[in-house]
Amino acid sequence: MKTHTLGFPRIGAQRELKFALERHWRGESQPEVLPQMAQELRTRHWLLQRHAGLDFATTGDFSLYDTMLDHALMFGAVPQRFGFTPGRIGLAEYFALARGNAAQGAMEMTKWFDTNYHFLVPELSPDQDFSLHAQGLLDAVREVENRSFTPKAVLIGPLTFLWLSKIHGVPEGSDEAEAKLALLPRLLPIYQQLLAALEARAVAWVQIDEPVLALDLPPAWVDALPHVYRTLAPAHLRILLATYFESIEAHLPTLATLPIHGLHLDLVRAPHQAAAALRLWPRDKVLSAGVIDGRNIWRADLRAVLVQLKPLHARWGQRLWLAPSCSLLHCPVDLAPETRLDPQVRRWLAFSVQKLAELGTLKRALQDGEAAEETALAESDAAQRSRRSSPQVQQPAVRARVSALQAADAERQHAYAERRVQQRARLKLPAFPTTTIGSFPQTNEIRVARARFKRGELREALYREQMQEAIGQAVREQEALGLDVLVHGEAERNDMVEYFGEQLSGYAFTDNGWVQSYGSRCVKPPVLFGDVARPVPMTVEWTRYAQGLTKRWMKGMLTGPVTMLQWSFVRDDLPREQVALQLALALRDEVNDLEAAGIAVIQIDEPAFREGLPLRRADWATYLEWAARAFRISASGVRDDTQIHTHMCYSEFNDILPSIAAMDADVITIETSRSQMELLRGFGDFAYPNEIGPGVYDIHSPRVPDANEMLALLRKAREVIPDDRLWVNPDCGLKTRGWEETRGALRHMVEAARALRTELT
Ligand SMILES: Nc1nc2c(c(=O)[nH]1)N[C@@H](CNc1ccc(C(=O)N[C@@H](CCC(=O)N[C@@H](CCC(=O)N[C@@H](CCC(=O)O)C(=O)O)C(=O)O)C(=O)O)cc1)CN2
Ligand code: MET
Ligand SMILES: [Zn+2]
Repeated sequence: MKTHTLGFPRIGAQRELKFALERHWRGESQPEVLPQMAQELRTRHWLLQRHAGLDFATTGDFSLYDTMLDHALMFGAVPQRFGFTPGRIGLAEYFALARGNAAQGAMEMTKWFDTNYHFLVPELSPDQDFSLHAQGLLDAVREVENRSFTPKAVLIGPLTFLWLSKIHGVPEGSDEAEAKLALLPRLLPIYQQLLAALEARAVAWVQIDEPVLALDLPPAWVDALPHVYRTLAPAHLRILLATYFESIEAHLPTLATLPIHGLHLDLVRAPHQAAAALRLWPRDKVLSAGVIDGRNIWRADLRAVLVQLKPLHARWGQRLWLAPSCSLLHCPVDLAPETRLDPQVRRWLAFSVQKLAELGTLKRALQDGEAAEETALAESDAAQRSRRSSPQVQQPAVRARVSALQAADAERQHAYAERRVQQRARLKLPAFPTTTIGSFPQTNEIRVARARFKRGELREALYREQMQEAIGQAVREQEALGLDVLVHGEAERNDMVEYFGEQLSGYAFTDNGWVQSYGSRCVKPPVLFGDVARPVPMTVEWTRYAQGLTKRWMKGMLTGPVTMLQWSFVRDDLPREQVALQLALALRDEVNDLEAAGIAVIQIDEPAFREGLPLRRADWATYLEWAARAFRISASGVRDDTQIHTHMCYSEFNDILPSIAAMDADVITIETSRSQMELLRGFGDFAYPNEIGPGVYDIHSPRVPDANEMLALLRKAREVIPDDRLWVNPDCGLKTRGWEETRGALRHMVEAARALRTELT
């Protein structure tokens, strides 16, 4: 029996990679420092795997920015617009692709399945040439072998690589997916060469990831599956096909006939696959059972996992492998330094390092009998018991409140058409009102103040004064710019989700539980472990203070229930819908308190609404129904004349438009500028019934667009959105920008709105 991991987080327990990258980008380190740090991290992570008794050192899961980008480069698929030569990509070219340079915007980024990790989207063309440039991977294999570890190389599979790529220059009217699949005959020989090269290095096992098998693939892609793996079948090297995030049961009969030597299944997300595997997966091949949750931070219930594993062990014996459900990329590195966590909660958790140890316990218990691992199993039992019986986890009052929810709680008092009359009478906004999405630049001063306050080096009164100063500055800037609906700027927030998590009961937070979001950027998802309640108001004081500084309307700013859920590590002992309802009620109290404090406009952000969508279409309707309801519950406690906004970014909205409409926000602001308002397509023709603020400029770039550019976008928006329902705003919050570019861009935005007003008759 073997244990292994599909991948290990690469950012480093102390975010060493992040800091090394950012120093490199600022030109503050010698060129050799970053590669040295990378090598050190790889070695450290292999050592962790060895110390945990794993049988392989997973190789090829590390990246300086993103592994999809690395694969594109390994296959010679360098986006042509950069003018780089395949195979001649140094660090400068590599980061130009990932982050853009003076001449070219960065490669597009998008979410990896339903995770908060973003990958870079390969840009292919219908006549794409591929060529192999695998030195990086082969060097990593050598690094592993030099340390006498056994490498298991990991690759993104050809179907997944092509499916997640974009293809440019496909003739109008022809199918993009088809055009991508048509590249397979060009790509497969490259994979063959790569496998041959690994074989020549005496690599015994290659893990090929095909998570697309968890999606609803078009028939042509499903049909391609046997062909791909029959073509690849290497002579000596063994292939472990890795699937995760959902069931791939439907493909099992096909997979069983292919010349692959092992199959990895995600038995956390889709445990019922085990029964199908017992029927359909040959016993003379390897079954890798993904039984430790790679997407969450809970300590496993080892006794229950053993029950799950026994029939698999009986069938596959030594050919049963144990692994996390998916790569540990989505988990923080190590729980050990989290000494400030409530000791009880801490005992319920396992980060990547602890998850590797769990694999060892499971293996020994299966091989040598449970008695041999009694101490570890008893510890696991005790942790489960303590979690089940903790009064922090079960709050009867919260449960009762959710059970008592009525249909009316998810409905505003009147329909939008009526609310709108009252809101207009109260708010008296001009046509095409201008606003921003919430955050203003997080200056170094603000970050340092927050960090010092957190470390106890800055007294609360002084901290509050500094934040009030930041709010004051934001208000003065906005008044000078002539914006119509103001925001306080979110200076007091580290991250929108972490900030609210810290103030809700049922949540715990870590000091170092960082997870890579993209490149050097990380998030620290708070841990939602128990029933959620709001002990005291969270934003009212800051918002009231901000409103007191201006005669214009100050927009209250909250994170919605679905995004709170999606961007937290969520308990696995209660259905997500129930957790969302608890969050919704906590937020509803906050919304009501803001209204009572005189706040007339309240935004409830839901940027992760689309990301929460299940991978399989059959599961969409259920999710969308409860997600929209949770949002409405948070928003519906207010009077008709209080205006509710919501905001979404990074999303393809058009396929879920009816559900977005069902959220019934009075105003939605969305990210549209990079697609040149293309995303507005579906919102037109009254398909979206309420008010809309399509983003008129890209906030991810320091570039300041001129007023005419924004005016042109607004005119495009007017073609689909009636004049009396159109708002003017940027794509998203401005926290990652500097003040100078922010000022410049917003000045042009206000100019554009004013110009548009003169076009009204
Ligand atoms: N949760 C979440 N998910 C999301 C997004 C989001 O905003 N939130 N947006 C998208 C992803 N985009 C992102 C954009 C920016 C960052 C980002 O800037 N992250 C920061 C960390 C953010 C943070 O919480 N920072 C804290 C802590 C900063 C910090 O590490 N401070 C140092 C000390 C600093 C000092 O002493 O000066 C420390 O504690 O060690 C703060 O600002 O308060 C980073 O990686 O650098 C992350 C994701 C999708 N998913
Ligand atoms: N209110 C938030 C902000 O402006 C919304 C961000 S959506 C990722 O930063
Ligand atoms: Zn946003």
